[in-house]
Amino acid sequence: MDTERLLKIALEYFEHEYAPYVGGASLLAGAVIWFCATDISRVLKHTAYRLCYQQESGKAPIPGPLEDTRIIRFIDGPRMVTEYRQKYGPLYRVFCGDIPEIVLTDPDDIRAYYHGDAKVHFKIPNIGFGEYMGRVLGQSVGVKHNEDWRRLRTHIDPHFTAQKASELLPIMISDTDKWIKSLPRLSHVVRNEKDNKLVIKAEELVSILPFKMIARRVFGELVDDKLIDELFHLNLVHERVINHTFFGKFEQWKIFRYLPVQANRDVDGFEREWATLLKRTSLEAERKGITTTVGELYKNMKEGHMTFLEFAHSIDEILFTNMDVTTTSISWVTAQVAMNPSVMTRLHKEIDDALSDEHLGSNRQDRADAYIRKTDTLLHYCYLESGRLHPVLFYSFPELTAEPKIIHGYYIPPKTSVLIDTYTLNRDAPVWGTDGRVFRPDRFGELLPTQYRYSYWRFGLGPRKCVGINFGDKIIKTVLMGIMEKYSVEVVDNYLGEDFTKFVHAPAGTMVFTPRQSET
Ligand code: HEM
Repeated sequence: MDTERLLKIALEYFEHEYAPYVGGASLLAGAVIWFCATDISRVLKHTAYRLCYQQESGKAPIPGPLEDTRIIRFIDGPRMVTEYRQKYGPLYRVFCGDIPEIVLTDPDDIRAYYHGDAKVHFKIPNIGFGEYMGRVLGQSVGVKHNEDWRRLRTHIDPHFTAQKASELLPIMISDTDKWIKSLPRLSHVVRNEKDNKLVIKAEELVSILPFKMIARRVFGELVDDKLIDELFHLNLVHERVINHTFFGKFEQWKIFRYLPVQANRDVDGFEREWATLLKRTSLEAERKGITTTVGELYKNMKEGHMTFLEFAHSIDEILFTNMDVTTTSISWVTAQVAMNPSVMTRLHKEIDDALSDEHLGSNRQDRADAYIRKTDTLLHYCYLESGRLHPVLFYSFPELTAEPKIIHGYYIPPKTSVLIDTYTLNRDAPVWGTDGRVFRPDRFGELLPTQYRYSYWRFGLGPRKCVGINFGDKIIKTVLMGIMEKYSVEVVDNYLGEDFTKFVHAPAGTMVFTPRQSET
């Protein structure tokens, strides 16, 4: 009998005897590998955790759910935070993948958490979101800590000061005016021919406008329609990349990068094009003798103050990643003012008065400029109140304690990952009173910032705050003023839901813009 025939018989025998078990065996092996990779590690960490994190008195472990909150913290936030808070109390433990994290909801606990060591809190590599996040933003300023973080902020901060934001304000106002004029013609806006009413989905209200404003800061005089188109095209790829980063199940593992899948093609393609664009614009700025943020940071990079990846990831974070944050903030505040007609009526009047107030300036542009800068206006309070009720994340991104702490009676060892449940804090902290869940902007006229320092999370708490803090408020107030100057807004059926398709949640509903009397 030749070998070939022997092999055939052997295979037939194997197939006959064992085939029924092969599928089952592979399934079993798969399940074991999966279990080993995820659940066993989680159970072990949970056990270790229970042994280490004892309550000072009574030795009870910090309670918390076993489910993985890595993805649900973005898509199921309101259910998650409400249920956990009710079940486990004001301080509890969750998992991000297999990383245990402590969640704080109480202002006193948050004060204790920042006390003493806030300046040296650490960040977990890739803020706990694994390898894919590392490839996209792993070297950005927001993911660094201690000396590296301070070094990057030293170079980046001077480009985003209050002074720089004020300098850009006139352009923000004229960009907004142009956008308002173009609204009836935009592809996502439906215009009713008869009465000029515009129908717009809340989640789609603005897209390119804030993007353009930040691009102006980053690329300065290099900004033209061509560059904006190019950046906007890149942003479409970036949106997919960010979705994989936060919502991808397998993208967190190292091995994923070797798979021939779209998520990898997206991140590699983005990285290549982004690097090319950054180099090209930096060199163009240098050649033309134009001072731009991108050109200056590129110089810092060449002088050895940062690596190319730190430079590229940080500008990505500033321009692309924070775009959704800013656009959803604009959608929320517009929708919330629309849901509260009495607030809108007062806001209309305040805007009309300000724009005709000669004390604020000799022309509309100067008056608008002065009005937007004021922080004791209903406009400002609406911006604060909307951010209070809808902070961009349900859980803040984690920071690790540097020193051992006792918080809420629990011993928290150094390097514990800690989150803030922003949703609960911003609504239920005692300082907000019994109407903490209601949109009432005037509360900010009654309270001093020191009174809500640890009860309001918007641009981050502690020393580590958003780089764009001076820009975010001006962009939001400028666009809200622009809309309310020209339109009255309603939300169809008074229905305002939440759209969880992005890592920051946007309002879901349909808004109707009616031109105000003077505009008809
Ligand atoms: C309304 C708009 C915005 C909101 C609500 C917002 C909110 C935040 C929050 C909560 C953080 C995290 C702070 C932390 O780690 O605890 C952050 C970080 C950051 N934001 Fe913003 N942001 C906004 C707009 C912007 C804009 C327009 C820019 C660009 C100039 C920007 C750039 C950054 C950067 C670079 C970081 C990382 C800072 C660091 O960790 O050192 N943000 N932002």
